[in-house]
Formats: sequence, structure tokens, C-alpha cells
Amino acid sequence: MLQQFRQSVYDLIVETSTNLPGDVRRAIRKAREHEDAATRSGLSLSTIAQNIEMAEHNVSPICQDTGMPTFIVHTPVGANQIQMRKDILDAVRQATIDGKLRTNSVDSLTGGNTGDNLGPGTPVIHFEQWESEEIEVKLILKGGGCENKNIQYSLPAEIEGLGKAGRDLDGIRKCILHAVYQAQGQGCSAGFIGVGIGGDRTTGYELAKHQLFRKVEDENPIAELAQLEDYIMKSANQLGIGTMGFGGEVTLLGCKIGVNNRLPASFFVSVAYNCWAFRRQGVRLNGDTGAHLSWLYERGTDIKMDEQSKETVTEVAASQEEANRKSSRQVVLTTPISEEDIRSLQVGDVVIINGEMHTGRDALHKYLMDHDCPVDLNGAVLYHCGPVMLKDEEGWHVKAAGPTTSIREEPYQGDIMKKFGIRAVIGKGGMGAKTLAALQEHGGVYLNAIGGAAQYYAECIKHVNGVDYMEFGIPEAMWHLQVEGFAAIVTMDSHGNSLHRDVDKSSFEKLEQFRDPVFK
Ligand SMILES: O=C(O)C[C@H](O)C(=O)O
Ligand code: SF4
Repeated sequence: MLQQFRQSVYDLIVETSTNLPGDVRRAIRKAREHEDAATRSGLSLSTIAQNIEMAEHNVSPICQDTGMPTFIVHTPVGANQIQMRKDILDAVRQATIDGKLRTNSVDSLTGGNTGDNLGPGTPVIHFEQWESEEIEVKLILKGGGCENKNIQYSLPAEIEGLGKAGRDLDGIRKCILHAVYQAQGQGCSAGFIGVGIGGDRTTGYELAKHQLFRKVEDENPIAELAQLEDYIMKSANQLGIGTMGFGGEVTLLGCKIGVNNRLPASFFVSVAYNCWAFRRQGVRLNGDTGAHLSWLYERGTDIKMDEQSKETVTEVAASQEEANRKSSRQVVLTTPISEEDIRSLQVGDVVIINGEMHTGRDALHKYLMDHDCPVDLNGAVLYHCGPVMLKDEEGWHVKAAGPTTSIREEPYQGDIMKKFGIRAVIGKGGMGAKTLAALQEHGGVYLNAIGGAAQYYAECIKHVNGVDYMEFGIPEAMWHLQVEGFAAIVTMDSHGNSLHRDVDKSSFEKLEQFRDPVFK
């Protein structure tokens, strides 16, 4: 009997969620070498590096969005997969109770959160037999924000900025470059992509996701794909999107391409985009007992992230001399914030917030359009965040609390700010023209926090003052949080400026330079 299987799967979940593997860490370290440490992207990478270390130390989620847990299990012939499935579900439930996974399973019709990550279709478990005596379990925790940036092309196609893409290697090249461009910073760049050429719509995406299980430093066994991977790495890193879409030298950390046969009528190129918080790990287990034998990917523990410069957004901003050098200011604000203070902010300023802020994301924005709010939001700061929270005798505690992708709230944001008097919105990836116009009209600002830095921000939250709308589930509830020294960068101001609009435009111009055929 597999007495130890459940425990081994639990340990795998904890390791995957909290300790970024060695190859991913090395890729991020390399990115830091290529980025000027005093730039916005450089500072964000320092924050990311610090967050990776904090997550390992705290044994808490690297990012609050622990994604759709997806297991790929290889078993000896004849193993009891029914029992193994039960054990995996138990391990997922326990990891959720322990705050290693966020409650991420939402009923698509009612919006109800199951609270334990179990429900129709969640988690995802694939079984396959193999002729080995051992069990192998691989796990990827890919968050929703980067999942939203996955994209599938059907060739031939007209690709925005790049022109005609035919059913050949050069057409594939154009799809992949466009996939990186369209993600901008919204999937928490710098990212990793898995590409699936061929298959049908379903298996194409599956192949793309499977490429993410390759090691970052491996080499593609198919010569022309190895060449394409190299080309994409070089070219995509010239797009200038940078960390979190702040502009910079490093946009892509890895590119892995696989190929399947296709139908004569179809030619899909499917791209799975994974954020820098690229959480995947695997184990080999004893086939009789389920006991742990080895990790499949080098553990992160030996690859230290904090040997390089330790300056983070807060620390550098704290030094006025540094701030002058970057021609940006550091502004400390205490909530509630006045319209005058908000109108004095400019794109590029680093804002340090003290006081109370309120979380709100998809369910809350829709709700507030035609309902009142239980708290006074005049001069308030609204944080696009779905945290990991745990409750004990003393009350609620924040276990992880980074920002979520703001653009989903674009239809509502301007109206909500005006209706309730909200002065600042914190999120990541930026917002669109409608919100930018509202910021100007009403006197508001958009602050970009570092996506995925869930431990870094959790540490700024000193107390949970209360919560409303628990019926939306933990990630979607409105949490009232007391913060100290919460740092974020002004990327959209009340004067009509948007860093996101500028980086999108300049990266599109760079994309257009890759129009000419490369692979004949
Ligand atoms: O759901 C979240 O907390 C974040 C999400 O992964 C996102 O990137 O928007
Ligand atoms: S917030 Fe960013 S780092 Fe976290 S899962 Fe979403 S895309 Fe990934």
C-alpha cells in the first residue's frame, strides 16, 4: 500500500508553492545582470528576488495566486489510480487549510468559492502508466493572470504589426513574437513561454503547457526548433517591455517549443505564457510505499537570490539622492488622501502608503456599480488584490497579498472611483483609456505594485481591520487592511500620462521591425 503517497504529494505542493526551483532562479538572476539596478525594472527585479527568498523562509506562497493545480502522474502498470486520486485531493485540501494554496476553485455559475480547491475540474490530474517501478508526480501552479495571456493562432493569419504569417517556420516565428508583445506586463513579465505547434485547439494548448515542464537550460532536440527558440529569446528581449511592463532590457526568460502532427485543415500555434513566478516541481516516489526518492528539478535552496544588490523599491526610494538620479520622487502618503496630493503625483514617482487600504477585485467592482459600500471610501486606496488569509483565535492573518491584473476592472473602475471618491487604485499591468480619462477628470492615480511579490507586500500589512462580502470567497472579499510602508510606482497620473500606453506603443514599433522573413 502507498502509505506515504499522500504526504509526498503534500510536500510537493508546499515545495512548488513556496520554493522557486534552481533553473528559474538562475534565469531571474541573469535578468538582473542585464538590467540597470536603478531603473524601474531593475528595482522590481530586486523586489522579486527578495520576495523569492522570503517565500522560502516563511514557507508561504511566492505569489498569492497559486493557480490551477495541475498534476501529471506516471505510475507503474497496475497501480491503483483511484486511491492515488483520492490522496492527491486530500493533499490539496490540506495544503489549502494550511495556507500553502489559495482557495482558488470558483463555481462558474454561482460565483461561490468551494473553499478547499476541490470542485468539478479542479484540481487537474492526468494519469499515465509507464514501465518503471517508480511513481513520478509533476505539478505546475500557473496563476490566472498569466493564463489569461495565453493565446492561440490559426495559420495562415494576418498578425498585427508583423503582416502575413503562413504555414511555415516563419509564420510560427511571427505568432510567438506577437504572443510576447500582447502579454505586455500583464502576465507579470519577465515571463517564460511554452509553445505548441500543431495538434487541435485542445491538444495544442496542452502541448504548449507541457513545454513548461522542460528545464529552462535544456536544448531542443529538433535542430530547427532549437534555432527558433534562440531567435525568439534574442528578439523578444529587444521589445523593451521589461519587468512588469515598466520598459527594460529583459522581457522573456525562457522559450520552449514542441511540435505535434495536425489535420490538413488546421495549423494552430498555441502559446502558454507563464509569469516569472514559474512554479513547477516534481518528485520520484517509491512505487510500493509512495516514499519520496528525489526531486525532478533542482531545488531553489542553493541558488541564493539576495547576493546581488539588495535594494528594493522602498529602499532605493528612501534615498533621495538615488531618487534624484532617477529623476523620480518619493512621496509618503497617509490615508485618506486629498485630491490635491493626488494631483501633485507624476508618472515615475514612488508612493509609500501608510494607513488603511481596501481590497477589491472582480466580484466587488461589479457589485459596487449598483450597490452602496459599507465603508467610507472618500480619499481611499483600493487595492486590486485577492490575498491568502488564515484565521486563528486572534483573528485573520495575511499569508500572501500581491496585486492582481487591473485591466479586468476597466469597464467599472472610472465610475467606481467617481461614485465613492476613491483617490488611488493599486494593481498591476495598468489600465486603459477610460480609466485614464477618469483619473484626470476626478483627480485619481493608478499605482503599479510588483506582481507576484506576495510575501514582500504581506509584510507591509500590519493588521486586518475587518472584512466585508465574505460570501464572495476569500480572494474576492473586501478586506480592510492596515498598512505601513506599502510602496508602489505611479504609472498613470491625473495629467493624462500612462507608462503602460507608452510602453505598449514603443514595443509595438519594435515588433514591427521583425516583419521581414527570417526562416525561409
Ligand atoms: O488572482 C490573482 O491574485 C492574480 C492573478 O494571477 C493575476 O495575475 O491577475
Ligand atoms: S499575480 Fe503575477 S506572478 Fe502571480 S500568478 Fe498572476 S501572473 Fe503570476
